Amino acid sequence: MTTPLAELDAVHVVHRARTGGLWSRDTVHALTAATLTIARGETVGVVGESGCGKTTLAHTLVGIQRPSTGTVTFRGEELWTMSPAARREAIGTGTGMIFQDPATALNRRLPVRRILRDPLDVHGRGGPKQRDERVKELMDLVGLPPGLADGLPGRLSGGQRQRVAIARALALEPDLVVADEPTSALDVSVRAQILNLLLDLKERLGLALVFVSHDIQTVRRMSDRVVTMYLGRIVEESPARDILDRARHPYTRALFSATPGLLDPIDPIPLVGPVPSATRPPSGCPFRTRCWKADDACAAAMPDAEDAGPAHTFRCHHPVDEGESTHDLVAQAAATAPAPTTREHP
Ligand SMILES: Nc1ncnc2c1ncn2[C@@H]1O[C@H](COP(=O)(O)OP(=O)(O)OP(=O)(O)O)[C@@H](O)[C@H]1O
Repeated sequence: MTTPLAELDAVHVVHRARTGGLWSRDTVHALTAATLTIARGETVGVVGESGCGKTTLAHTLVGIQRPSTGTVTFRGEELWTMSPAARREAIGTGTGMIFQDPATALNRRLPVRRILRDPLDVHGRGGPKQRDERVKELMDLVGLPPGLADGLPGRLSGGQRQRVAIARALALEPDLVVADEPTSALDVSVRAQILNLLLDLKERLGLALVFVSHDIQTVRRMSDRVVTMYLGRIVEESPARDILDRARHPYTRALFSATPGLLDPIDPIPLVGPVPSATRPPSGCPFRTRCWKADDACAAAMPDAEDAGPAHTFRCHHPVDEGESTHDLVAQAAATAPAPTTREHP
């Protein structure tokens, strides 16, 4: 078996957060028992409701977030047992991060040329001439005209700024790029261009891409594999092509049923009540408080991961049957949902 490019093994991330009074602190379970591998060259989409831990997962993969427990491995080496200098080198040269808002992610006082040279300077890549050449190459790679090299980010359009951010992420030829909501701060008119650019670069450079987004249609279109998260847990991993009608976790099916334009269900699968707080996740399966299939077994223990075919695993005591239609699930959930006034959609 080939070594995965990146790997999380039983990773927990908890934060201590202020919850009310000056001295009152609570534990936030941002990521719980996350186990995931990323292969070279694949695109993995991460979906789930706001606050479910998508960004924490992404940041943990690229070493921005240190796990509270569990291991993070990159190119076969464990990140958090390396020396800080070795880790900086591994992360700095092996991974690239693209953030949501290029307006805040780029240093506004530096011209594009300096922004793109910075990683080359920090990691001592080539001599001055080679670094200048690389800056030109990078601008060309992301479709920025050379004339913008001396421009400040504030003078660029949102789309051009995100191209600069992408070029910076690629400066040291990483193997893994993580894009966290890379288009949500951009005008709708340029979103498709940036997504197509990312896909094109991924193909040309053989990158692995982890793509975090609320835009489920886009995740499905861009990804080879989709990871569904709920309240800090990975509840399903599925090939993107199967996600609509062959996902086995009730939450994945509910999430996708609530996305306009993907399926044509009568209605989204109705879920009861709000997402519980990450400071007090329910016992057992975290989705059980909203799931129409939940019973005592779901409260007793988090299910183990079960295989459902190639690249497909889920964690559920009462999975959706293979081939069960979303229409059937809508009817099932509607029949068991107790109080119509409190129904919410994911
Ligand atoms: N530094 C922090 N201190 C305290 N709590 C945090 C911190 N960072 C994240 N959290 C909490 O951890 C949980 C997961 O957050 P995260 O940002 O990873 O979720 P997300 O799925 O990316 O959310 P969104 O889609 O809204 O960006 C949330 O409950 C969030 O409030």
